[in-house]
Amino acid sequence: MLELRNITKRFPGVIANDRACLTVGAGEVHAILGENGAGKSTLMRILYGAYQPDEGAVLIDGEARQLTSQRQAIACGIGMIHQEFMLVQPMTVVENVILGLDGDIGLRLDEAAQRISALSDHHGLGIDPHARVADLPVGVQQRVEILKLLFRDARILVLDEPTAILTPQEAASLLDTLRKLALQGRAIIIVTHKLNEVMAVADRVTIMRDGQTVRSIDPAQSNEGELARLMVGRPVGRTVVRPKIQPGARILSVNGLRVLGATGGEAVCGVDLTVREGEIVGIAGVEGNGQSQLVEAITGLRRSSGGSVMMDGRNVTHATPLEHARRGLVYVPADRRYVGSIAALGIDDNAMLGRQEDFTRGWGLFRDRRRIRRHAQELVERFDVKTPHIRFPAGKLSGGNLQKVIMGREILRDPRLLVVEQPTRGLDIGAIEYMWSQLLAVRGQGKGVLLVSAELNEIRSLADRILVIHRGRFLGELTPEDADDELLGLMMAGMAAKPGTGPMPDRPRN
Ligand SMILES: Nc1ncnc2c1ncn2[C@@H]1O[C@H](COP(=O)(O)OP(=O)(O)OP(=O)(O)O)[C@@H](O)[C@H]1O
Repeated sequence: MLELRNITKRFPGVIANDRACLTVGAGEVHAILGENGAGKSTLMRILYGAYQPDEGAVLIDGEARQLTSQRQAIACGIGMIHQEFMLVQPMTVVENVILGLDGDIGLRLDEAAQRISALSDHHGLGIDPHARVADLPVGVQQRVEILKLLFRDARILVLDEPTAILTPQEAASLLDTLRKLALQGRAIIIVTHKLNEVMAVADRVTIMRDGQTVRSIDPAQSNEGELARLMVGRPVGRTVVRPKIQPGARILSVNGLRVLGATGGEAVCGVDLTVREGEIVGIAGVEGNGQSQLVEAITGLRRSSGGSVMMDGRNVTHATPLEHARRGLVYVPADRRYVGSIAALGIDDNAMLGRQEDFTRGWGLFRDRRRIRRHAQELVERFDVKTPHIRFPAGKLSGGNLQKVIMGREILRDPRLLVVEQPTRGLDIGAIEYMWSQLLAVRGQGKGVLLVSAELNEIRSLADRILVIHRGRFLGELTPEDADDELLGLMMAGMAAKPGTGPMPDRPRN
């Protein structure tokens, strides 16, 4: 159904794709695996018409096609689901699905709604065409994205890290849906860093390294260890040892914190938490349950509407981010592109963001270029950032490499309290292993870490205590030993509370 033949794509100083080849048949789920910066996103962008290759060809049903826009890719039956959904939240499902379509279908909402219902029933997606997208859990929103593509008769579906923000139950159900879509004769391509998913769902996996497609194999003939080795070039495991540490003094204590959301309702409904020296406290939850507002209020980026935040015994409820930074609180936001970095600036300038005064000379009047360069160089080397040079614009780094820059920047600041959201999202397994060891090293130095993550394996491996957040409330505190995937997943979906922690919350709508 699809063939990418000897695709080469160059950017100044980088060969992102180097004679890459990929063949995907009807009925096949094909996984693309590769280290950060290996060229996966670039290859997929070529497939859906966002980039044109310098050399090589895209063949669909054996015919060479020029894909010069996303619209053209869709017309050829290729649909893409990005990690960040492209849905308009206040609009209904049907409005979202028909948005951007040519012709007068947009005027015939009822007809579109009927077709959506029929498609949803046929594929077991369970979607109400009249539901408002903002009211749907993320797992269902993702199914709306799939439905949008099915509505446009997509035969080749490309999904970028599709399970990154799903609960284990939602992830399992998505993989099941993908299998079914393939069985109906579609071709499904998933770009993923999760080897267990590759093993569970893929018929074939293509491994990319340095822009080249180095191997295409049947995962059933392989195992996770071999895939990791093929991808990273050395054996890796995602296990780390969390040595026992007696926690010390209380660094952070949050009492009854309340934060308003964008629509005026409460995003955080009076939560308590503490982080002590030598402790990693994990907040597990599906994105959009108040965790971002909570950490933004703790770090001074958002005003709280009630409650208090104390750091090292001082009331810092209304401190500014700069005041927090001076007390040693640093923050890594989930949104690395728009909040965590400045796209047009080089890695060197991004590496000193927030502490520019430390990199000056001549009574603070001039920037100390040599120190800036040395610092960026250390960051790039220590965190293995793949880049042609340190002045390379952050916005042009691959997702995983940008994540390394931001995490590295904050860890090198030697924080007293590190607040991190989704620290390893988009990182390959080699980089995850390293980042986890760095977070444990921060803990080992007697610092505190507040870790917000949707990755259960990450939370369980790193956290000394786990709080599960749902709709702005903590549903209970677990130890990593208590927290199995099943219980955590149900709690994250709001369908279970830790026994003995009070009433069950409302069941989500879907
Ligand atoms: N617009 C661009 N300009 C310059 N270089 C780019 C551009 N887009 C990507 N690159 C470079 O191409 C290489 C491959 O990047 P790509 O995003 O395809 O990697 P990836 O495998 O998707 O990585 P990740 O797993 O980190 O998302 C990287 O070195 C990246 O810096």
